[in-house]
Amino acid sequence: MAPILLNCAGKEDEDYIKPQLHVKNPHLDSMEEDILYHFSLGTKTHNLPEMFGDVKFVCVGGSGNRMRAFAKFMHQELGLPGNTDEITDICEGTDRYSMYKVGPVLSISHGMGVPSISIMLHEMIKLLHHAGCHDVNLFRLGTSGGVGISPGTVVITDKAVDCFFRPQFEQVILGKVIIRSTELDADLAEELSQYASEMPELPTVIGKTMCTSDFYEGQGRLDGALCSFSTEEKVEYLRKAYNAGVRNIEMESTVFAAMCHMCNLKAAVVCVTLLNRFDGDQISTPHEVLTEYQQRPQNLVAHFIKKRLGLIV
Ligand SMILES: O=P(O)(O)O[C@H]1O[C@H](CO)[C@@H](O)[C@H]1O
Ligand SMILES: O=c1cc[nH]c(=O)[nH]1
Repeated sequence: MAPILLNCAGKEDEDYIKPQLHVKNPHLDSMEEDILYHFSLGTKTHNLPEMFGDVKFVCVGGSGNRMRAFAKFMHQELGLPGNTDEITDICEGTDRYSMYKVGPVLSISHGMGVPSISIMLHEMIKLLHHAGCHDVNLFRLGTSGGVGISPGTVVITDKAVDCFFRPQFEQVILGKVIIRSTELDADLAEELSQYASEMPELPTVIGKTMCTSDFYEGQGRLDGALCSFSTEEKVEYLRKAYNAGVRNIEMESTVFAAMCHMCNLKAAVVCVTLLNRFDGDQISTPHEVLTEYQQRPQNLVAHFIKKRLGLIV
């Protein structure tokens, strides 16, 4: 027998049988209007089902320019009609985030760090809910610092861990610390890894990704405005991280994994490494090389999307 799914108020609801996405907020049902303030969208001002109802893939990354480039790239990869110059920012009414839609792909920027991505995720998940989307896969396409691996390697995250290497995300709510699991979809990671093995130009590993709340001291860098530890202490911490299975460090994966997991969304984190942190802290790689590195997670996820859409076998 098919499982009976309940809506966010705990009631049985036919419409909830189809979508796997569950917002976990009983208050939403009684709101007359929902304003997605940071997207400059709303349930009364926009027809969200018409605008977004066909979305199947949501790709997010830190920078607006990267996510615009990804939207243009996907437009070409999917062979969609029209000129890529016509792809405009859906959130142009605000400069907080950028959002582009090409066919079933939504490409959104999230800024840097947990607070910035978490605001975006709240509004993006509600957007998918209001639009009645189902069977959606989410990807974070990011950059990161490598731990013991060569620059340019793509890391597919099997577990997002905090700076104590724990697979959890701590959220303070009403003065209490709430711990959420950072489980990611194992099948999605496995499928990505399978496709990566078909792309020899794409060095890829599966490993743990450590999420920190800071780029400098939080990631054990010696080159910030503040630093209270020695080179040896830095290396010891990175070695501990490596031994715990950490292969890269970035700043959003735990909350991304936790929120997607809570809302029953299948999600993956795919980040390229810009440097090997055992070799240094400064990102001195030439701009063109960095641009090519940033394209690597996009190539892998584009390949995944085309496979899923049956555009390649
Ligand atoms: O390249 P993005 O997606 O921004 O991700 C990484 O780069 C930023 C730091 O430079 C952090 O946001 C980190 O998570
Ligand atoms: O070292 C790095 C590089 C990119 N992003 C990070 O968070 N850390």
